[in-house]
Amino acid sequence: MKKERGLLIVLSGPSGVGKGTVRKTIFSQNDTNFEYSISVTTRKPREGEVDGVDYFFKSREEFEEMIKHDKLLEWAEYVGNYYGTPIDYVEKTLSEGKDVFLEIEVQGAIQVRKAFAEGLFIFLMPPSLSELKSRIVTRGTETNELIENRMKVAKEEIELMDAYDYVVENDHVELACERIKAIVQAEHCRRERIAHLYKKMLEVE
Ligand SMILES: Nc1nc2c(ncn2[C@@H]2O[C@H](COP(=O)(O)OP(=O)(O)O)[C@@H](O)[C@H]2O)c(=O)[nH]1
Ligand SMILES: Nc1ncnc2c1ncn2[C@@H]1O[C@H](COP(=O)(O)OP(=O)(O)O)[C@@H](O)[C@H]1O
Repeated sequence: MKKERGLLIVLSGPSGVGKGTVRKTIFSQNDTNFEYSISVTTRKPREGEVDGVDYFFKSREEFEEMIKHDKLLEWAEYVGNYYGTPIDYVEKTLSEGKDVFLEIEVQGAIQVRKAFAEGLFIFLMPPSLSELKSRIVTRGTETNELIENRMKVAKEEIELMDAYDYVVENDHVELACERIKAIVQAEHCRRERIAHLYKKMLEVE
């Protein structure tokens, strides 16, 4: 029998909202079957990051070759570095009936929406703009000038949240993770119900 395709779950949102933190927490909880799609990037590895675990670290030339040969489902240039999602892994894993989890910035999510309209798109929302700013400041990865720029971009990105299926507030990490897991579960039930009704309808004909 043909296996049902898995669900493509896309978590996105403005820089500093907590996408990476929420994603890492979900995967550390070990109570989902999501497969994390490891991205390709041209950014240098940070201390403790491992090639093939955190990212596939590539040169700009290698990344541009991947773009040229249609190896990426989406890609974006973010703060001077390329980031992208390898398409083969996503396709293969979905066709094995497994759910694939992407954690990507907003431009990439827009591209995935075009290619995978059937995906589940979740926008992670900060409790407020002042809290977003304080998270970016606390993270300590940006200069003052970049923080103001980030905030401007964040406001524009937040306006795009209507294009997502769900908006999840990241007030507390654990709560945000629970909300995301509940949304995925509900989406599976919805799809199973539709498939069941469809099958039943064909049997009656
Ligand atoms: N479009 C796109 N964005 C990605 C991808 N992988 C990671 N990102 C995003 O790139 C941004 C920078 O990631 P990173 O350099 O790890 O720094 P972070 O800001 O500490 O998470 C984050 O918003 C990630 O969600 C990808 O494959 N495609
Ligand atoms: N719910 C939360 N409450 C308070 N701080 C948070 C929360 N979620 C994330 N953070 C903090 O906010 C900062 C940005 O989080 P990060 O995961 O790097 O964001 P993103 O991946 O969206 O750029 C980090 O210092 C992180 O510890």
